[in-house]
Amino acid sequence: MKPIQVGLLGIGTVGSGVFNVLARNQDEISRRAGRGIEITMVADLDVERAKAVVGADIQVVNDARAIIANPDIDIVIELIGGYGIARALVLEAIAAGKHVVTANKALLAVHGTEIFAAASAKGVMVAFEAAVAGGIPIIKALREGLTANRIQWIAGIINGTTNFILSEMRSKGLDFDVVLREAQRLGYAEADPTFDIEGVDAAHKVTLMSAIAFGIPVQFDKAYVEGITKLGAADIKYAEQLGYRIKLLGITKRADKGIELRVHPSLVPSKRLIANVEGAMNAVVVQGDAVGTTLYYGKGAGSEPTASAVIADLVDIARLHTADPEHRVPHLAFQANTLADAMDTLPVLPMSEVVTSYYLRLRVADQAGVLAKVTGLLAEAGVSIDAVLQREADEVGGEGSTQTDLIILTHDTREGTMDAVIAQMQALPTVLAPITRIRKEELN
Ligand SMILES: NC(=O)c1ccc[n+]([C@@H]2O[C@H](COP(=O)([O-])OP(=O)(O)OC[C@H]3O[C@@H](n4cnc5c(N)ncnc54)[C@H](O)[C@@H]3O)[C@@H](O)[C@H]2O)c1
Ligand SMILES: N[C@@H](CCO)C(=O)O
Ligand code: NA
Repeated sequence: MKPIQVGLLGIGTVGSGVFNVLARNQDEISRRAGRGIEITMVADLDVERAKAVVGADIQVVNDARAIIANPDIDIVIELIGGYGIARALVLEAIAAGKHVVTANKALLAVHGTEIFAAASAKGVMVAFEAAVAGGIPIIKALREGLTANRIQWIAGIINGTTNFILSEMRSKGLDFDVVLREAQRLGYAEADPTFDIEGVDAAHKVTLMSAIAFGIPVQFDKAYVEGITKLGAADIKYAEQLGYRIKLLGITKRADKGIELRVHPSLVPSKRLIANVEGAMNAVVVQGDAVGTTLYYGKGAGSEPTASAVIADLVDIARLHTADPEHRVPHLAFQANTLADAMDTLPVLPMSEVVTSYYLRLRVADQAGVLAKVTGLLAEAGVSIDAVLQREADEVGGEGSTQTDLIILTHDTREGTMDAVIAQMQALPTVLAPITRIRKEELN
């Protein structure tokens, strides 16, 4: 069989990894795919840099549309990023009957419904293993390996930049800004690092996992998104004293009335494997009714780890390219005559309906009766307390301090109830600063 022809749009960090790994492991990859896989055209705005990567034998152009217009190209890999030109190019490639491989989680989380529908109508594949947790084959695990299961929940460390920042802050006591700059230097951070630190990148990824796990449309706009920029060194330290680590988790869960979809810093018991995932590494825990708890760990970013996932998608497509479109692996794991028929109508729940437990930190006046007032409000609202820790005033504000920190761990509570009781506690004259609230996930 003749080699399958691939056009590569954007040869930056990930694109050059794809080119290098494909060249290095060519024979083995071809044997696995059952046919050769050849990158025959590359497009990048920086033609000279692209030529320096691919050499003289491969055609390099600066106009990505020249690749889409080439009838010999079977698969287009989109590694430009963003929602703008990438969306237009992906839709044009689909319209031209080409399969698409992309690492662009932002694009799929926001425009996935449109893109998957266009691909289904045209009978082409859109594969995106690299978009979620980079090199970890989590899309395959959810879509294929766990397909017998009713998935109950997924919780993942799916942003390397923020995990790197939290790890370095905890273990080395380094400042947020210093560690962020290092993550950018190492190539983990997005072009716009606010996407990493504000939780948006993790929300893009968990939105995609949620769609695959529960068969719902991709609905990034319904995700609750909170990043790590408001976390203080004090909370990282107190969490540790209580037997927890703080991780930025992407969580999606099947609840009674719908699906939870949320990203926020979470306290995780230190003894859990996922609490010990350090640096830029990623990990995803999936709980299925038959298999129980499974854990996937590895590099979620970087040139070759991400390329590993892109090439796995190329191999899948090379194997399935000739199959009847209806018998290919479906984009979102659920199969029906049309994409819309395959989708479940379970709603994504508003954050106020989410039930979880909480870590609260209150900076209070160090005087009699404060603790009783605070716990009284919690009791009135029906919030059950798991543990209370009161710091010595001297330890918090220095010798002779009149302020102290009160740390409260609660049992499961509805978020809407917690919002109301936090507002009441905040209004107490003895509560001296904005209350810190971090959700707590036992993950068992
Ligand atoms: N870097 C990672 O570790 C990583 C991991 C997983 C997913 N991703 C995703 O992969 C994609 C690529 O990321 P990257 O880190 O390789 O980015 P990058 O900035 O290193 O590379 C993008 C390349 O696209 C080129 N480009 C920009 N506009 C273009 C256009 N109109 N036509 C042709 N080329 C154009 C740029 O010149 C650049 O070479 C993004 O969607 C990103 O979110 C990256
Ligand atoms: N910026 C992302 C890259 C991988 O998607 C991260 O830090 O994990
Ligand atoms: Na992946």
